[in-house]
Amino acid sequence: MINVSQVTVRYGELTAVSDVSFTVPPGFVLAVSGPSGAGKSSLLWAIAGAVPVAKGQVEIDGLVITDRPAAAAHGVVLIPQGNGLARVLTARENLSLPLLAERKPSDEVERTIEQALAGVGLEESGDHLVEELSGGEQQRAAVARGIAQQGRVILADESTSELDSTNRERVLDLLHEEARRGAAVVIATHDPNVADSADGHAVMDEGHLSWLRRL
Ligand SMILES: Nc1ncnc2c1ncn2[C@@H]1O[C@H](COP(=O)(O)OP(=O)(O)OP(=O)(O)O)[C@@H](O)[C@H]1O
Repeated sequence: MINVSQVTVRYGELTAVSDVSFTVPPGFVLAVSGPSGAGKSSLLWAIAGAVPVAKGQVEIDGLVITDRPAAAAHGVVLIPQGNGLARVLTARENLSLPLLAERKPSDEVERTIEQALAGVGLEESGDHLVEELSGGEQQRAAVARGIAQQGRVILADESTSELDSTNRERVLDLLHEEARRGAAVVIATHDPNVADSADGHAVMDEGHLSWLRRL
């Protein structure tokens, strides 16, 4: 369960997220749309513990999120805009890093990675360096890395923006599958089809959140 309570995020004088509150229970997908610069990424980063909140708090299953390492250890997975992959590592190596950090057995890690790569249609590309992959393939690799972590919270920031319609549907299905597994999922998106598929749809504008369709 994500519990965002009166959260404000500031960068110096700029208020990127202003007094935002909502909950996302396990099993639900919330889409957050809104114009460029409205504060969607900042909201996701705050939930992920990647930026400090100036006011309010984020709780995940009762744990108050204070920083990124604690959030990650608590199963908060961020699939960042711009993918966040290490370009000089292979796709498979990128997927393995967070899993090895969890000290999972290597055969289980391998199985999980192969499943995640296959899920996004990159089963043939696991040994390619990220910098050799196309933009859309990199985006799918980033989604595979997020899915492989089996988080209790999945935060997907524009994770379908560079995909053709087939791959967009595939990634969207995977994110919904994560919710069916029991994760609470938030997707920041400019794509109306992605927003329509979600259980709830909120819009951000100049840091303020309002509902088009409540969860
Ligand atoms: N690290 C930062 N330092 C200063 N200002 C920032 C920083 N990150 C974001 N901002 C500013 O905060 C505001 C919200 O940005 P944010 O990236 O959260 O918006 P967004 O809705 O995700 O936009 P987009 O749809 O373009 O990704 C913008 O005015 C942006 O310029």
